[in-house]
Amino acid sequence: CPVLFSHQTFFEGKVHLRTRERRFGKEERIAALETENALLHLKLAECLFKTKRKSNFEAACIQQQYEDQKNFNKTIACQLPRFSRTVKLLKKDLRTLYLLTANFSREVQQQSQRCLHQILPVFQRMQSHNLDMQKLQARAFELERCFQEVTERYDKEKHKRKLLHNTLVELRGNIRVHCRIRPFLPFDAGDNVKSLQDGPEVLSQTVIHAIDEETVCVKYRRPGHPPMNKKFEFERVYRPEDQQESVFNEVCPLLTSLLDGYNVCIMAYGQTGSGKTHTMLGPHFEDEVTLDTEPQPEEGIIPRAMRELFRLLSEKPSGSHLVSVSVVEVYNNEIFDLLAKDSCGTASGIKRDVVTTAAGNSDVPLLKYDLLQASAPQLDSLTNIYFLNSHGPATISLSSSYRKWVYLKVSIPKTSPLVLVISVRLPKMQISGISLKSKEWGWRKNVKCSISSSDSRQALRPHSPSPTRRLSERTQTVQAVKSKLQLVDLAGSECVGMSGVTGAALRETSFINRSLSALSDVLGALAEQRPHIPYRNSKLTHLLQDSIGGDAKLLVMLCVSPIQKYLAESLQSLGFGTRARQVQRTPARKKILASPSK
Ligand SMILES: Nc1ncnc2c1ncn2[C@@H]1O[C@H](COP(=O)(O)OP(=O)(O)OP(=O)(O)O)[C@@H](O)[C@H]1O
Repeated sequence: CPVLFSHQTFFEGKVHLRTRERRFGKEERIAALETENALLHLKLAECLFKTKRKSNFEAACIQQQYEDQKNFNKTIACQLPRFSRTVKLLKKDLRTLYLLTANFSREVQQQSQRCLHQILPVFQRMQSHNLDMQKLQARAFELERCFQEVTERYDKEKHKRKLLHNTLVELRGNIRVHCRIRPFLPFDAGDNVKSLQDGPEVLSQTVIHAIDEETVCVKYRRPGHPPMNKKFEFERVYRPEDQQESVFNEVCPLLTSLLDGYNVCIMAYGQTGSGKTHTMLGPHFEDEVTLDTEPQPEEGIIPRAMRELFRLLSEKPSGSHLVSVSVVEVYNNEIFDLLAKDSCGTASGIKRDVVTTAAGNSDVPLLKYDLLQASAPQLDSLTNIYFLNSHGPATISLSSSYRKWVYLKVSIPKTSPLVLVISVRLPKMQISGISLKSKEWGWRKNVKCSISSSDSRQALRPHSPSPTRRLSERTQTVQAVKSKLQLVDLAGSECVGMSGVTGAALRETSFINRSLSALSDVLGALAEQRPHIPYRNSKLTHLLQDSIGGDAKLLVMLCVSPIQKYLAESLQSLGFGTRARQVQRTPARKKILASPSK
């Protein structure tokens, strides 16, 4: 058996090898496992550390909370008795409050019931008042309606009354006479000596009184006769205390007639010193006086009339009217143009003549007219008209603006009548497509015009060829309303014998008396409706012809002094006024009576 033995050895070697391999593998495995175990131990240690640290922190937190809670509990425990005491008190208060509230609500209920009992009747009363109020309101509406109706009826009646008034005025004639008694002035007391004739009467005694608005009473005594009362009736009588404004208010409607196309004349008649200039112009100013748009209390009829005229014209379309002025003096029965300048260019008053035109109107050829420019843009270019009355010391400066009337000095006495002629020209109708400018209008062909604007001068100059032709074309198509306002300050109406003047003054006074008596004759002829009216007996009446006859409106403003000293002159003036009042315009009356609408 050697083979067997070798086999056995071989196998044993193999087993031994295998065993050794397995032992090595086992050891390796053990080493790996141990390594892993060590690693796990490390991890475990780490986890344990972390866990411990965390639990420590949490424990600390819990401990802290615990401590806090303990402290809190301690505090609560300390405060608890106090709280419970407070709660007890609060409970007690609450009970009290509850009781109070209950009582209060009970009381409120009782009170409100009581109030309700009181309010209910008041409310019922209020309701009834409300009903009353509604009824009153309805009544007020009704009354308001009635008031409106009455107002409308009143306006209509007023209008009718105005028409009636105008009718009456027409019936009364176109001549009205007003009488103004001037106040007693300091200079009236100057001659306070006893009159030999009148015995105990003194010259400064007031003998003329206004009884009412239409009657003047003159108390006088003739030597050897008992005292007498003589009454004069006029359309209007002004008392000494009546102001300029109330005088103008009565005169003012004539301006409407002027714009309706009637010629108007306002003349002041009376003896020297009776207040003619005061009534027509105003008081005498030593210094220059500038009158504004507002009338001054002492302004007379002329400045007020100018202002009113331009106020009325301002209501019409601008440029639709032409207003011009001329100033004439009648001295020793001659006409003097006070606006015309002599060859040296100085204002002096140039002699003119008064003629009757083919149409039967009076005209003063070559009379200088100044255009009054009153529209707002023209106010800057004011043209002042200065004129000097060559036959008396009167000096008047007029501004051609309605805003400014400057009159410097009107020295007294004036020895001749002064006539301010204001001509107004208005279109009667507008022609469609043609705008009517004042400068496009025709003007009086036979009158030399002096107009401040060069355009207007060109347009109005009668002999300039082309505009005149154009103008005549216009005047054929446009019917213009042309009227004139003559404002006359007559000379003193005293009798020659009584005034005691001599020489040139006597001659002047006699001319004045003649012209005034010619005026009286004209009025007398008109009153008697004579076929021939002696206008041409005097230059004054000839000049005023258009404003005294026909349908022209004349207002005679009689000015009288109230005192005994001027009794004769005052009676003469009142007699003149009475004669003037008798003038009736029969054709006008017939026309009105025939008209069924009136
Ligand atoms: N109603 C009046 N109120 C106050 N003063 C008046 C009144 N009327 C006239 N006078 C004054 O009387 C004086 C004479 O008046 P005025 O010059 O107007 O008279 P006259 O009639 O115009 O006189 P003449 O004919 O000389 O011009 C003036 O000082 C004037 O101021």
